[in-house]
Amino acid sequence: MSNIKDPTVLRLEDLRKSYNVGLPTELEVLHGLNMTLRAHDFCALVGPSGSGKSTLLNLIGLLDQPTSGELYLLDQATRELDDEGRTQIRRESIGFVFQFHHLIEAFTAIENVLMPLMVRGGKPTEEQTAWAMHLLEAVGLKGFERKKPSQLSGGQQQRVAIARALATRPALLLADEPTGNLDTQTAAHIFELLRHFNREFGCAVLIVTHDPRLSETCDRTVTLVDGQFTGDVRHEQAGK
Ligand SMILES: Nc1ncnc2c1ncn2[C@@H]1O[C@H](COP(=O)(O)OP(=O)(O)OP(=O)(O)O)[C@@H](O)[C@H]1O
Repeated sequence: MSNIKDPTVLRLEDLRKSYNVGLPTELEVLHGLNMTLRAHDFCALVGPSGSGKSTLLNLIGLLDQPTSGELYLLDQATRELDDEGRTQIRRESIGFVFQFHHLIEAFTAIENVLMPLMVRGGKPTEEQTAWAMHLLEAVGLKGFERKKPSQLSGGQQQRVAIARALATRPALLLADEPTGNLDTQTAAHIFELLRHFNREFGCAVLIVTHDPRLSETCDRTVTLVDGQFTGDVRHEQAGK
């Protein structure tokens, strides 16, 4: 059930995914998942290699479709939506951060951040530019707005990617190994930033990570093994 202060952002209901791999029967890799994520959740998704984490993230990000079950984003059922409907929800409500940030090299940092706001073309408005500047400042990159990605360190590039993911003020931020190629200190800093936005904007965060130290800094850890949830633990954080 949703409540006003901490609304439900995501709900999975008996979600299943099968792949056709040329066998007589399809290969089911997600076996009827149920889960709720609320606006203030800062949640790690962990599990062994091949357990289905990326498959699940792709379904939640509306990049792929479940075989059965239902996936609600902000109380909207998504399974019956057509491509256009899914794309619209994805653009308006979901931000993505990946291990490899896919910044556009021809664009400056601020142009990369503005990109999700510009998908329908046109010049950015003053308000959009001010918001992009604010986000870059919030991730500690004031003064770097005009730099190209290749002029930035790996950690700085990932911070641009986080600012870009937040540009549309998404209700849900999905991060797939966002710190996988960063050193421990930079990784911890990126996690702090994600948490900051989770608290400041009530943007639900779901992070796939293999790093147990990082998952323990999340408020909640959900474990996926062989396509089934085997754990859902809340951690008490010092200073919360
Ligand atoms: N397109 C596909 N076609 C067939 N099988 C697939 C496809 N994508 C994934 N799988 C299978 O689904 C299972 C789950 O894969 P998935 O990539 O979701 O796991 P993961 O937990 O993200 O792994 P890792 O931590 O190694 O990234 C694996 O057995 C994989 O081989």
